[in-house]
Amino acid sequence: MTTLPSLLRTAPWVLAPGVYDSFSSLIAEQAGFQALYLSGASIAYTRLGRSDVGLTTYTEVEQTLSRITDRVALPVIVDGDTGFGNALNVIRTVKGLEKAGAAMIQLEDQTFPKRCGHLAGKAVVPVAEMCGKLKAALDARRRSDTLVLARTDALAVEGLDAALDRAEAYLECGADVLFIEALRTEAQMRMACERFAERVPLLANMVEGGLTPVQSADHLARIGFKIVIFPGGAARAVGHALRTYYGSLMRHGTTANTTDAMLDFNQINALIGTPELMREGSRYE
Ligand SMILES: C[C@](O)(C(=O)O)[C@H](CC(=O)O)C(=O)O
Repeated sequence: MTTLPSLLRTAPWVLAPGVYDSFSSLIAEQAGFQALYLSGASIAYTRLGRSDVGLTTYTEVEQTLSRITDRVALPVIVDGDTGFGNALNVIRTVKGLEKAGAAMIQLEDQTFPKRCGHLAGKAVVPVAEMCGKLKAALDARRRSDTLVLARTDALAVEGLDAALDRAEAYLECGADVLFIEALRTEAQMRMACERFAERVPLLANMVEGGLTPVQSADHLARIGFKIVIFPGGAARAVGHALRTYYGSLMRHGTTANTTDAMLDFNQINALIGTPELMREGSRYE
């Protein structure tokens, strides 16, 4: 497996699709992606049937990650939200997520409980408090190749200049990657890249229907972003597919006319590795 630091050194950009369980991660791996983004929003949508407003717990994220890293070998960027509390919570979060196989842990400067960066009504903690949390995160890592991603949500609360200054402060604390959330225009995206791209990898967050214009990974890389995530897209695509599937089954009482849009029994077994599992079992019979 290529580690995230070596991918960041060698790849022109890293495109990481959002995943929320082992199944979505296996499908993304088989599609050819080199890294995954475990999205807090997608965990909330799919596991809780709830909004991304800080209801998901550390334990739910850690368990989801453990199941993913049990099945795929790709580096996983993990959404650690606010670290689920203060610096002490951050230490537990970073240690636990690293042990569960995180390649990079994302921490943001919202107050707890947080909310999706593209929802109104956010609040941020003071810069000094976030710096304390980032330092705690950096000290808590056991592996030298585990990265810490600092996200600021300040743009919506304090404006672009303040958000960029916060990012600067987080970089000074030692953050490995920066994420300036909910940039609203391409001009703002370019300003962020002009200030940071030569010094640190920057992450672009593509939320379909969100506040940032959605652009392709190669375009974003030309602007200066190094990592591009589409965090909630898989959950939205699955939602659309399930709505069509359930609607059709309800109407027709059969799946006969939806089979073209489904994996059949053998296809799903191939996807999840049933033949390999059976072979493994037979070694002990
Ligand atoms: C990146 C994000 O934190 C996530 O949970 O995946 C969300 C994405 C989303 O709501 O689709 C975000 O706050 O941007």
